[in-house]
Amino acid sequence: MDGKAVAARVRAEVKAEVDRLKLEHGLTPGLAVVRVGEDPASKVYVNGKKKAAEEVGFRSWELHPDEGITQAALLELIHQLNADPAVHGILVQLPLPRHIDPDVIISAVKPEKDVDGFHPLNAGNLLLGRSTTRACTPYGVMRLLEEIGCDPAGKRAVVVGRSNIVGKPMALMLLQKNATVTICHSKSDLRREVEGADILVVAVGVAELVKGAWIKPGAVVIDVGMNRKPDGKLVGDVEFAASAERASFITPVPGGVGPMTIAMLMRNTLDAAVRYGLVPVVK
Ligand SMILES: Nc1nc(=O)c2c([nH]1)NC[C@@H]1CN(c3ccc(C(=O)N[C@@H](CCC(=O)O)C(=O)O)cc3)C=[N+]21
Repeated sequence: MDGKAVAARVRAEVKAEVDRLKLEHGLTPGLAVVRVGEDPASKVYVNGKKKAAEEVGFRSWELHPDEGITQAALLELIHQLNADPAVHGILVQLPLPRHIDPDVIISAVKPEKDVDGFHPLNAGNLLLGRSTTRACTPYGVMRLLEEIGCDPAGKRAVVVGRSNIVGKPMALMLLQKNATVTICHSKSDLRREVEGADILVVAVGVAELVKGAWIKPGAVVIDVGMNRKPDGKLVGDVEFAASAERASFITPVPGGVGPMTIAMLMRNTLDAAVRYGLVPVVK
């Protein structure tokens, strides 16, 4: 499954809508990315987001306070972005330095501008099955499933990993599409659960944790993992070659879910601009 190609298509769709928004409404969506300190991986990801934002025609800002910024000062920065009418989307790149509580920061972002879908209000709305801003990575996975014509209804979907940013929202989105969903974690009998999966999503962060021999023949395998090997090579959470022999579809790392995450961030920012940026003029 070529995540890069699908991501390019999503960005092209967003760009077409941005062009129309500018022409018909004079509105340019704006995305502010906050990157605290000098984490090298964060720098790579944020650059990818900035590049995509430019490509689709957004205004974008990168704010990078240094590692030592206090939680109070970071909150103040977020309040400023919340109040800025040119900013429709705010993303605070994780992880944050240890002296800052990410829950406090995520909760401070105005839910309407939370294009990560991490704010408790947006996460709660997903739980309740209401329309909401969806976390970019699982949202991108749902788009990939659509692209290959995979309808989760009635299928056994197994999600490995229960993080708030991938595993839990992933399970909820699959449930909403009527899959029978199992969530696995460190106490699960992983092989047994994986062997039953028609749709398998793995988001743990352990290189090649899931073995090719466990994959059900014909399964759709989505690998959210990104692990840097000592030799510098990037590998997923799934043994790729051996799994590819059994799966009907499988996402590579890199070039699978990663580019989709960024593309769905563009989608979420556009949607935020349309919903809250197009303020009708009351006469
Ligand atoms: N508030 C917040 N929102 C995020 O969405 C967020 C975050 N914090 N913190 C870190 C993770 C990670 N993440 C990635 C996005 C794209 C790729 C990506 O495009 N990866 C390329 C490879 C890039 C490389 O070569 O290193 C690929 O898979 O093909 C990877 C990882 C977003 N995250």
